[in-house]
Amino acid sequence: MIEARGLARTFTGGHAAVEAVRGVDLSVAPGEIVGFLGPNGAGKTTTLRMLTTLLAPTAGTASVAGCDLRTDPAGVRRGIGYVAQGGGTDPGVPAAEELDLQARLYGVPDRAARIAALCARLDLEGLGPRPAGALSGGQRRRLDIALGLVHRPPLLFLDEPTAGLDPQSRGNLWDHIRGMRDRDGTTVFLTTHYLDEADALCDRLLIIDRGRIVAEGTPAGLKRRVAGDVVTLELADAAGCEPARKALSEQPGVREAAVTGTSVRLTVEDGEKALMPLIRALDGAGVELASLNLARPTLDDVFFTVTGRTLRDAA
Ligand SMILES: Nc1ncnc2c1ncn2[C@@H]1O[C@H](COP(=O)(O)OP(=O)(O)OP(=O)(O)O)[C@@H](O)[C@H]1O
Repeated sequence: MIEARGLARTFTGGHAAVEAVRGVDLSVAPGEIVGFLGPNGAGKTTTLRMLTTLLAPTAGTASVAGCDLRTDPAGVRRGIGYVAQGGGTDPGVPAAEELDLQARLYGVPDRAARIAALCARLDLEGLGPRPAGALSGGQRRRLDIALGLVHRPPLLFLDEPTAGLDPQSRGNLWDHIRGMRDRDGTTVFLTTHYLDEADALCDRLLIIDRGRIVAEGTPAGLKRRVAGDVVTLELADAAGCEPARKALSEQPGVREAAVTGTSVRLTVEDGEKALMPLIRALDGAGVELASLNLARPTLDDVFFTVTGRTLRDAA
């Protein structure tokens, strides 16, 4: 659905050129919900604006919804829906009018039926007469999404879809986004800087930092592959730390072992599988264990592993 190679954009015009996106390769398959995750200023919106034909790349090529970005931008626009950060509705215009105008713009043949179906899907029924400015934050986002979907695009781009929404409205919007994929097979490419959103909603993630993709995979796969599980063993006596570190670091699946105070912190491939052999190894080395903790990594740990910063520090 999306194939991009070496996509780049440098902004000139200020006193210094800004390399906002520095050669991004990405592939998105039909029916996927792909999250583009990164701190503020990482290059998410710039990439999205290039993929949606709103901004010309300074380098690279891309095929989006089956059309070439450079040679057939009109074809790309027909095949995609785009919901900008904060949406694009006029606060004074009734929701029904916005939807009707959008449907006319795209020449949708069965306008009334299409709008009714979308309103039913996105829980907007009965809200048509209300101006967008009189809708709740969640309702306005759902209206933005309905506007993006009026012409039945197979691919929908969402820029920070849940920014500024309360937790309940965010969860509700996630359900709607999943529903569009599950019922209609809509492919969704969204940007976010929320770790929980990336984790809960997306099938696959691309993590971008300073204009470059630094990691990609499923949320679970990334956490396992990039960060590993963390096992912390608290020892009864600091004297046991060094023999423990040596014995434990020789165990299969142990990637790193570090000592702080009376504890040994291990990064392991599969924490649950590793626990029993680790305890046996400690026993074998004659070291007494006081307590033990297994922690699954977060996407923030993944970001830290690949960039040396946390997402929050980087934002
Ligand atoms: N029109 C522009 N002119 C100059 N620099 C720009 C322009 N648009 C974006 N930039 C810069 O390019 C970089 C990437 O910006 P971009 O908006 O793509 O980041 P982002 O990851 O979407 O951030 P956010 O999460 O804050 O929306 C930033 O340093 C930004 O200041």
